[in-house]
Amino acid sequence: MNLIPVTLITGFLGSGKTTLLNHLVCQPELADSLVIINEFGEMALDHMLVAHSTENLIMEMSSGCLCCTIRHDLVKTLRDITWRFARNGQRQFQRVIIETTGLADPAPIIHTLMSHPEILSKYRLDGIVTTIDLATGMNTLDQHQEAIKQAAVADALLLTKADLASEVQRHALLQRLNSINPAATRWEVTNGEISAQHVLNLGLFATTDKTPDVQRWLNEEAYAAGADSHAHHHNHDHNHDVNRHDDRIHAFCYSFAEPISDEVLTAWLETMTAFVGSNILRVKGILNIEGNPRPVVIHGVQHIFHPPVTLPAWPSEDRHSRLVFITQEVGRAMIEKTFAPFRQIQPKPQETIA
Ligand SMILES: Nc1nc2c(ncn2[C@@H]2O[C@H](COP(=O)(O)OP(=O)(O)OP(=O)(O)O)[C@@H](O)[C@H]2O)c(=O)[nH]1
Repeated sequence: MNLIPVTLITGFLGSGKTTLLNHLVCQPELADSLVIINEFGEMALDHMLVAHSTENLIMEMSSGCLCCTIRHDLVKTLRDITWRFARNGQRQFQRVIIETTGLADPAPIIHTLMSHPEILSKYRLDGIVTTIDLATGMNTLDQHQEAIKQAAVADALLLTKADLASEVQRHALLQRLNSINPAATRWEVTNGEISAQHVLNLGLFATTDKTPDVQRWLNEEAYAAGADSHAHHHNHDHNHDVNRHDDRIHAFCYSFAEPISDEVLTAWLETMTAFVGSNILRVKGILNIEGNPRPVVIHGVQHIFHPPVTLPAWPSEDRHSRLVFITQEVGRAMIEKTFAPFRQIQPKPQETIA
């Protein structure tokens, strides 16, 4: 069954989401998208500012913020649009774009998209796109934890308003994003101008007829070899302000050689999520499961994991299990600790940490 791809566009207040959306929906690749705009407050205006080529494919949800009060509305909306936006029994759209409010914490929204049975039966999360204002982004990250989360969960980071930023501001923000989310692809965007193809098909199962591009999806090379980017940030950024909120953000790759059994995987994930689940912003991984010649991929946000999926083949000769983590306050050592009791019952406890 063809699941409808959903793209989540997030980014702090005024960072350029609506400007971006306006450019995106004019492009042929997105002409058949249904756009859901979540606005907050009395004056819901954004939906009037988006000039979609097919005007009736825009809807607003403005009775609250998607990440708090109206998560159930999101489920209901996604359930209902397939018949509300249908003509002669034919669905009028092929994909969905959701623009969140600037203050939204993206984690609960991603949760809902990844875990609600009614959503999973019809939709797949195709990617998370986050806009960050190059001129004011640094200050925003200092002040707002939501902005850090928005940057941390992104598959693609769109750096907006380059025309308003100095080279110093630009450089500092890029450095900072290295520590928050080293693996996301980055594009500089002025006045929302970006090709739709850069923000589409960002997920693992972008096209069902092709072998999934695990290398691109995991992008483990971006997580500095052997380092937790949190520590990296501390060691090398001498102008670093210790009070910044993202001192608590860690991005690292955890890797081990020995195959693990299905049971151990389940038990470990349960333990890990019970202890540190709410601090895991995002985890993705490819795993070597005992007795299975093919790799299994998992990904999750906080304590919700997608059901593991077996891929047709390993992407390379490397048979290590590799997991990339973006967490809040949880470093590699803590993740290792949650795994330690299970490793003792593994046949060959020899570890290599990437
Ligand atoms: N100079 C400049 N202005 C931009 C750029 N991108 C967006 N803007 C302006 O920034 C302002 C905010 O942009 P929006 O697209 O409304 O931002 P938003 O993220 O949707 O804002 P909220 O809905 O408040 O969260 C608008 O006045 C845009 O015209 C850019 O690249 N350069």
